[in-house]
Amino acid sequence: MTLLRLDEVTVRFGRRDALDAVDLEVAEHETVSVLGPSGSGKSTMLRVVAGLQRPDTGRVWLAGRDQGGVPTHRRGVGLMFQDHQLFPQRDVGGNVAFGLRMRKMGRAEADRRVAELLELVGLPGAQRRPVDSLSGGEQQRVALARALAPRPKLLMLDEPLGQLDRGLRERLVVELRELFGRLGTTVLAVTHDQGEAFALADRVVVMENGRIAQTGTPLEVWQRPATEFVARFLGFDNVVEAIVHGEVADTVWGKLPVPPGSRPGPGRLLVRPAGVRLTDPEEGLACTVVARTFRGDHVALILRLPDPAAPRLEASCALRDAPEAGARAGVVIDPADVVLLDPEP
Ligand SMILES: Nc1ncnc2c1ncn2[C@@H]1O[C@H](COP(=O)(O)OP(=O)(O)OP(=O)(O)O)[C@@H](O)[C@H]1O
Repeated sequence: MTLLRLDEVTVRFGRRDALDAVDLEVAEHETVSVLGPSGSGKSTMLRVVAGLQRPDTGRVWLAGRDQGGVPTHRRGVGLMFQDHQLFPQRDVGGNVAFGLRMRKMGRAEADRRVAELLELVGLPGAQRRPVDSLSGGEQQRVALARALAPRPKLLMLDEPLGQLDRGLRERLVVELRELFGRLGTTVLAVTHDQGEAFALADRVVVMENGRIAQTGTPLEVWQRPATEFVARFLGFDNVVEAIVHGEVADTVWGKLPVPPGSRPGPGRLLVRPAGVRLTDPEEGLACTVVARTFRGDHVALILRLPDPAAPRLEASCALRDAPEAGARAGVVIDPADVVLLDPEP
């Protein structure tokens, strides 16, 4: 069942469309991550759904009801923002109970709910701790418990882990995903960090200038970025001009295979770095390694081709196989990692 629906939602600031006729559906129990560069309209989307921003045109539906004119506190949405804005003068319990008091829940029931939520976010018994005695990660959990306490239909997170260091973020993302799965929460999360978005979501939405550039499962978007914008946003820079005929494309990197049924004629191709395989210098496309960057579980190589007009190629290589900078190598491209990109709208 669809819980949230945006129908051609447009928000204009002056002459700029922060959101431009956006359509989106989020199913019950689904976690959707909205991803995109700064200024692409992510926060505006959340604000419109929360009722903090009126759309100029279009409609927002929650659980089948048009939200036009419905104020924020009656929408049944939970919000957790980047600067998690805990009340410093209240203790942890007071913070988590905040939304419950607003809803006039009785003290005993509220206490029970607070205890249950603190348990859930991994801070059992922390009710009386002052919030300024908590670490960043603990404060984040309190903010999450506070947002979840009124059992919102939809939980919205805006850069929920933005301030935290990488290791903690990676751990919390796993915990959040597990928690949302267990609670069956429907989540719309905004982040500019693709790792976080992909790890958290059942589905990702990539925004570009107030429009949805692509939506799909993390795997679909990662394996098949729809456009050059999405590909580059995900950090894929092996993009090249191509002329497609049948199942091959002519490029300055040689003839590359494209999937059957590909649009013939001029276009642009992405070659995912994982599909750039190194072989003997005598085989495949001759190239020289110009740079080599250690990336933890692999090495990123930048390869130069003899043709000075040809864009450099990035290859992703296992640590033990990575040649030194200056080495000569041959390159073979795996058809499974070649993507014919849609023209930019
Ligand atoms: N209140 C406002 N008044 C004028 N312009 C605004 C306002 N809020 C947002 N904008 C503009 O709308 C566009 C989209 O902003 P938005 O905050 O939604 O982007 P974002 O993708 O969330 O960016 P970030 O990742 O930097 O938070 C931007 O160009 C922004 O400058």
